[in-house]
Amino acid sequence: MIKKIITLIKKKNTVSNSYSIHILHKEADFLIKKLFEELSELLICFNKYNINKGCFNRYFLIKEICDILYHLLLFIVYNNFSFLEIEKEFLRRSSISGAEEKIFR
Ligand SMILES: N=c1c2ncn([C@@H]3O[C@H](COP(=O)(O)OP(=O)(O)OP(=O)(O)O)[C@@H](O)[C@H]3O)c2ncn1[C@@H]1O[C@H](COP(=O)(O)O)[C@@H](O)[C@H]1O
Repeated sequence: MIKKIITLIKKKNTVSNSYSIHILHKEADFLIKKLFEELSELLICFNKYNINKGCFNRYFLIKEICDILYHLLLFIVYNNFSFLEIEKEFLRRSSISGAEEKIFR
């Protein structure tokens, strides 16, 4: 699905009524600021629907998570990375534990 959304975003052009195009035409650092904004929304949502407060609503959180992932995908497209490059890095990491990988950073 992630690969599919990247392809969908890449196919969009200026004539389409596209939110992705609208965002991709902003300043270079706009997407990073947008990601901070989306992360803050997740934090607010998490605090509001915190399981300990007894009103945990998984769906609200899922929607916030999707907003973050979507804007991260826009960042990937904006910077001309391919899905394959990201996948390759994850594949490399999958062969070693995170703790082990941390030593080599
Ligand atoms: N998955 C998404 C997706 N998730 C979130 N969003 C957009 O991101 C917005 C969420 O951001 P905010 O919470 O900041 O909402 P906002 O305050 O209205 O946004 P701003 O005006 O502040 O930028 C939503 O209102 C959607 O417009 C998405 N827009 C598009 N996609 C995917 O991208 C494809 C292409 O979409 P378009 O580029 O719009 O054609 C779609 O078919 C979907 O698959």
